[in-house]
Amino acid sequence: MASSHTAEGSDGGDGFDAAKQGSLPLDFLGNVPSDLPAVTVGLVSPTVGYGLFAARDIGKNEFIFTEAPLMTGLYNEMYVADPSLVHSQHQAYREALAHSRFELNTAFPLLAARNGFHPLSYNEAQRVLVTTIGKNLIHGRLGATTVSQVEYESYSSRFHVAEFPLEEDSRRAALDFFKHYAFQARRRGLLGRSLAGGIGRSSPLDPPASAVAAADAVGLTTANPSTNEACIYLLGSLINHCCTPAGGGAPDAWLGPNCEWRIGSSGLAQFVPPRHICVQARRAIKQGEQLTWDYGKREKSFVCECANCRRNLVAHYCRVL
Ligand SMILES: C[S@@+](CC[C@H](N)C(=O)[O-])C[C@H]1O[C@@H](n2cnc3c(N)ncnc32)[C@H](O)[C@@H]1O
Repeated sequence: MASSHTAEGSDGGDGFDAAKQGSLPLDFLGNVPSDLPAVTVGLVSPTVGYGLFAARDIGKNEFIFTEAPLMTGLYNEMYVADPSLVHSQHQAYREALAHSRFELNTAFPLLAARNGFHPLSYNEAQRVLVTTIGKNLIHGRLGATTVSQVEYESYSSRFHVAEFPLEEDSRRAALDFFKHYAFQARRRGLLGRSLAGGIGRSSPLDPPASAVAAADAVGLTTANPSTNEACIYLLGSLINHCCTPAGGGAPDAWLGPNCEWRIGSSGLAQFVPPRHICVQARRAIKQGEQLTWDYGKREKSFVCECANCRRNLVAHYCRVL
């Protein structure tokens, strides 16, 4: 989703002062998540993979959770065109492996397989899904996972494990992964502040120095305005897409996306500094319902299985029969 979920930088135009790191806008505070677990990880289907589900009834406009990124790389569309430029995401991935191997390999089994990691056993994965996959939550809490052993094993065994991946294959896997799972934050001074003075990483959420050096080596950081930061979230990056129904309609009644990423008064997707992402309910969500949002216009590399597409498919067959 790096080509995709583009959010404004945290200091971008909604009246929210990025300098007050850790503070939250008033409309967030009015809807701050309750202490009850808000989300749970489940498996939607073998083709869709994981998704997030409401662990309890959630009110309209409620801020469901805010989460810090697991890893931050840099992203530029040029990476896709020229494989020799692809290093930054791989560096970010390698650093994240050093501190979050179990979470990474459980949440993102395809990436793990392409890097030669065999799936965790169900018991190991269950432990991660219950205890540590929510470790970057700032607000909101994780409920018990609904992933059963049968579901987990049929999903995780789908991926071919590369026995001896070459460095090049591993880099390509990291790029593909960032493309589909990352949220891009426009740099808007964030990088400028931490990198311009050559002081390297100013916060654990910055892209690691190795990722920046890799991008710098090919001229894609400070000099290039179309290079963005790309953040991966353990939970936020597991939310699936749902199409917005044609003609819109009242969000309360529709099958369309029930969430959006937003903060502040502008209604635009925004990051809460530093690079935290915040998910808000756009209508009341019932316990057990899957959380979804609209990925927007970006190229989708999957056959959509959202509620709207499934309904249209059924309607199509009903007309044909
Ligand atoms: C950001 S990830 C979401 C988490 C993903 N389900 C997983 O388990 O890794 C995006 C990927 O999820 C799948 N996906 C998301 N929404 C989907 C939808 N409506 N229909 C089918 N697949 C979907 C696609 O494979 C897509 O590339």
